[in-house]
Parts: sequence; structure tokens; C-alpha cells
Amino acid sequence: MDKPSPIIELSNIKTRFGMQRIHQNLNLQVLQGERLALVGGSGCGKSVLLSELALLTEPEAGNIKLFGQNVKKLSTAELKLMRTRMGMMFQQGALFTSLSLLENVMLPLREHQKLPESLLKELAMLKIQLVGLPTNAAHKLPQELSGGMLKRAAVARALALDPNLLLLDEPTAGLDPASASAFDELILDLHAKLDLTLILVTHDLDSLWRVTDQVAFIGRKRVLAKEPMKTLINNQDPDISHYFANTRANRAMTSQLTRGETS
Ligand SMILES: Nc1ncnc2c1ncn2[C@@H]1O[C@H](COP(=O)(O)OP(=O)(O)OP(=O)(O)O)[C@@H](O)[C@H]1O
Repeated sequence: MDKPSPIIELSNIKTRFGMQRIHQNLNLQVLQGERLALVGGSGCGKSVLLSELALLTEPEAGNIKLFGQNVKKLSTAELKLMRTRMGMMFQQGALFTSLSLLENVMLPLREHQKLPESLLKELAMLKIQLVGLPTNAAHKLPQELSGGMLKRAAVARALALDPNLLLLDEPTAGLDPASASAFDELILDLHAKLDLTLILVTHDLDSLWRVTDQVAFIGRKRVLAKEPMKTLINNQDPDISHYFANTRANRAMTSQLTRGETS
């Protein structure tokens, strides 16, 4: 089998807000099909990096290559097309509260695909079912859904345009352990069914063990390591070992050992 090609190549990314330097010469490569988490201490710039990858914000300097193309060289129309190849799930779901779940999922379809209304509805319903939501949830408003359902709804919207790359910002934050675990299984299932590359920002150690095959650790304003959880946990870099040296990490490792490894 051919070696997977890089879907993301970040080189020498520099980001700052005013005097605050966030990334300094950050490099990262993500291969097609990977299930990668971005981890690191609070405020190290994980969400900012995710929004740069989603082309929502621009770094101060450096190169971003997505799907083999340098984004700086793309026209406005090409950038718009590239955005449709990425689905982003925001931390708070970011659904429009005045629209039903169905209408929320139809929004990106309506914007990008000139299709009859009935077909748009049908496509949106398929996405709602794909994320394991009951069809009767489609006509509910976001505030009528539970936390776990809201997360699934946000994923349904992120998948509306059949993206190749799915970006998830703290997908299990705020969920109870059973819902978080069910959400991890959903992500794994979608990855397998839809041939996706996944990038998730998470502090959830159970998700790190269960969902990812690679973890990029951000510290000292750059990527200090990119490796599977089982080697990262033993990485001797002081920032990495400090991050994992707590009881929650040990608890997750124990639970991983008892659940068996994913791959
Ligand atoms: N639009 C902005 N303007 C100014 N500062 C910002 C902006 N967005 C983020 N920051 C700052 O950049 C830093 C990195 O933020 P980011 O949200 O990426 O951190 P994070 O690693 O995701 O943290 P956490 O794990 O706590 O969510 C923080 O200090 C944050 O306050």
C-alpha cells in the first residue's frame, strides 16, 4: 500500500497577539487518515492553531499547506472551496439558537450547493442519522437538546459538506463520562466510515488513549513531540512529563490497559 500523503504541513508558524507570542517556528505534519490530538498546557495555543488550520485566522508568519496546496497562493474562490473540505466543530457547538437542528445542518449545504430544498433536507437528515441522533430531534431547537445531543448536532453540521478533514475543539468537554465515551466511539466510527483525517484539541485523557493514533504536544511555543500516546507518556521532555505526571493520566492509562488498546 502507498504511504499516506501529508494532508497538513505547517512550517515555521509564528503567531502573536500584541506582545504575547503564542507560536514560534512551529512545525507539524499530519498524514491522511491520522487521528491526531493537539495537547499541551492551558494557553499554549491549541485552539488558536486549530483556527489557523481551519483558515479562520492567519498566523503572523510561516507556511500552511493543506491538501498539498500552499494556502497563501490560493485565490479567494480556491480558499472558499478548500474550506468546504474541512468541517469544524467548535467548543460550544456554535449552533444558531433560533434555528432547528435540521436548519442548522442545512445551512452549509444551502450556502455551497445549489440543490432543490427537498434534496437539501434529505442530505441534512442523513447527516443527523449518521451521528446517531433520532430523526425526531431534527425539528428541535438547540436549547431543547441535551449536552451530548448538542455535540452530535455540531458534528452533523461539520459533516454537512462531506469534508476530508474534521477539526474538533474539546469535543468531550462538559459531558458526563458515559456520554464522553459514547462520543469517542462515534468519532472513531465516523473516521472509519468516512475516510476522515481527524484533528482534535482535548484535555480528556480517556479520549487521547481511545481515539488518537498520534498526539502532537505543544509546549515552549512549538510542537515538542508527535508520537502515539503510549510513547508520549514516557517522553522525557520536562514539559511533557510534567503534563502527564498526575493521577488523572495514570487513571486513564490504567483504564486503557483494562479496556485494551485500539490499534
Ligand atoms: N483573539 C485573541 N486575541 C488575543 N489573545 C488571544 C486571542 N485568542 C487567543 N488568545 C490568547 O492566546 C493564548 C492561546 O489561546 P488558546 O485558546 O489557543 O489556548 P489553548 O491551548 O487552547 O488553551 P486551553 O487548553 O486553556 O483551552 C491564550 O493566552 C489566549 O488568551
